[in-house]
Amino acid sequence: MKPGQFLTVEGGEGVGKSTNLDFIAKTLRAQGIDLVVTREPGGTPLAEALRALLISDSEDPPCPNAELLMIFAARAQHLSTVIEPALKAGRWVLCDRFTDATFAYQGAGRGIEWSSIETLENLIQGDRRPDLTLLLDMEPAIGMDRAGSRGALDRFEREALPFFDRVRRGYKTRAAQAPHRYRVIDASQSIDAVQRDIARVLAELFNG
Ligand SMILES: Nc1ncnc2c1ncn2[C@@H]1O[C@H](COP(=O)(O)OP(=O)(O)OP(=O)(O)O)[C@@H](O)[C@H]1O
Ligand SMILES: Cc1cn([C@H]2C[C@H](O)[C@@H](COP(=O)(O)O)O2)c(=O)[nH]c1=O
Repeated sequence: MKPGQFLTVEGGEGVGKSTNLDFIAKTLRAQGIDLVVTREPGGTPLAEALRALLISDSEDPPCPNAELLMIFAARAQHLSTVIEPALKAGRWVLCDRFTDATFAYQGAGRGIEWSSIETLENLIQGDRRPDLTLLLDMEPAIGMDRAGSRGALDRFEREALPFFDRVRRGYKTRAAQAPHRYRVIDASQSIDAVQRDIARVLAELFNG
């Protein structure tokens, strides 16, 4: 098995990232892989504090550029204290969202130029990019229903449907630009069918 692989799971709200992250982690660990499971924004105390500010309601919500910089501040800390040390030690990292989410949400969703996001990506990450990204893709309205049935909505989840249509298009554009790295899964299927598709992708990884 290759050492130090960096896997990310992406998609809009309520597409099943948390549900399937558990499944992926169990599948990888069953292969004897030493795995760190983490998330963005978050994954360290400082980054989790930034996450809380990002997703909660406020009288002074971050403007799009402040939001972008807070996300990259959290990412810088997460990379330097969690992700890079784990990968350098040969461990695998499975991350719930990473920079593709920034292109989708802050780029396609909020309207920030992708070239500005690329500048920050290069500054904060150097050459670090995920080795494999699973995109759970689904009509945003279904995801919003699923997210809504879970309880109170956060600051992002309360955006209107056109925002999530743009986010979905942003993700699909990213996937089309990097087909070697992305695997797109139809997240509108039953959990069993979604996990069968994910297991097929992971098998490629084990055999490849
Ligand atoms: N394939 C599926 N079919 C039906 N329901 C599902 C499916 N996958 C997940 N769910 C349910 O949808 C809800 C949202 O799933 P989950 O929390 O895993 O999504 P998420 O992508 O992590 O959401 P968010 O990004 O908003 O935190 C949960 O109640 C989960 O049980
Ligand atoms: C990494 C990242 C995340 N976001 C947004 C997207 C979500 O609404 C929240 C995180 O909550 P979830 O439990 O993972 O759904 O943060 C973003 O806008 N940009 C990003 O780069």
